[in-house]
Amino acid sequence: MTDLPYDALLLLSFGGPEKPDDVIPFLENVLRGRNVPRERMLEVAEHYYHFGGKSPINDQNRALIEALTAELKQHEIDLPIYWGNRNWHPLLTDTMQQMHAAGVRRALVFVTSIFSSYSGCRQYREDIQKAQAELGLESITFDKIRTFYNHPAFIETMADRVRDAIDELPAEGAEKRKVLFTAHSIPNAMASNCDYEKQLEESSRLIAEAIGIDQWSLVYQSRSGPPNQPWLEPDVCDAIRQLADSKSADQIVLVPVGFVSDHMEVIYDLDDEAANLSQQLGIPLARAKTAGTHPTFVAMIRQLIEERLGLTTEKRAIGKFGPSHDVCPANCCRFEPRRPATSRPTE
Ligand SMILES: C=CC1=C(C)c2cc3[nH]c(cc4nc(cc5[nH]c(cc1n2)c(C)c5CCC(=O)O)C(CCC(=O)O)=C4C)c(C)c3C=C
Ligand SMILES: [Fe+2]
Ligand SMILES: [Fe+2]
Repeated sequence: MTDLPYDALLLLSFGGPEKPDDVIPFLENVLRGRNVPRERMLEVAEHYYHFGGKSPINDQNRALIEALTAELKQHEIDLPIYWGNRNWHPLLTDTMQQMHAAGVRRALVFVTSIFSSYSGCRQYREDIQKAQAELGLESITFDKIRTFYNHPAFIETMADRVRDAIDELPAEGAEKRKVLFTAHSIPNAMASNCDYEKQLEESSRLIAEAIGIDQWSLVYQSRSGPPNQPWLEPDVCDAIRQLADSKSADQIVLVPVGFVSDHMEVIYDLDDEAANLSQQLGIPLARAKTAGTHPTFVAMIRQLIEERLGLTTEKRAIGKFGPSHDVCPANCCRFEPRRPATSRPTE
């Protein structure tokens, strides 16, 4: 295919350690300039050591690229895929240099964050601008693909994942089954400047509607801030305790709607901590998989690419809000934390 408005796709992700020696430098990259106590960083480091110091996220991104390469080929879309991360190798700056060397002029960017927040939207755009400035590559165009929290193929993917999780649970207790949709907690001060909660509520509602359930709620996980700083609540473990105390659930389904793949925050915080708690409390629990490489999800990414290539005029979205913007407005996902008078920025 010729004359496409873009000549490459960049998969932009978070990154994760590949071996034990990577863990602390990786976490220092994640938390640079953020108001997170050192003890919390060391606690999270233990989660990674527990799994041999290797995060599953890099292999999951490799699998997604493989699946998407096949999907694009099948649809005769000739777009090479590059992969760069914010916090660990392959780092965005190195990938950008490769793209430059290969003659890339206009790249589409698929970010592995579903919901709009500073960390999941604006910070990735800043990462691109910083890398471009550092390398003197401002002449290359990088255009981020729109947010897809209400894309019907994302909702269908997650509904399928939830059905599979429900199938793991016994029939007994199904009348009092509670579905908890979970997402990364963020500081309230960050949440107040973006549509993170609104989009999460809408995705959860649409997934629940697709599978015909009404006993669900949205909870948060993986909080990292100091205790005196308000972050989004309720925490998933507090929600499970509350369900046990009030005897209002005979079984629980956890749905990590906020994450694209089953990375460390999912396999530790949910499959280890939350699952152990639920077992102690005597409530059967199943955890739905994330979208990962579900064929419907991979097809959705291809459809989002087709939109931006001008191969379709259809912009699919369901629910109360239309398709998200292609180009973020100036104020999109701003986060300017209050700064202590005498020190460098925190949070
Ligand atoms: C101020 C906000 C955040 C802090 C502090 C924070 C710390 C932190 N996060 C991870 C690991 C991951 N975070 C991921 C995504 C993510 N993180 C935040 C916010 C903070 N994280 C947001 C809003 C998001 C977006 C949601 C999402 O994209 O999933 C991810 C997943 C990234 C992906 O590409 O899938 C990971 C992994 C650590 C280890 C950490 C510090 C202790
Ligand atoms: Fe995070
Ligand atoms: Fe945004």
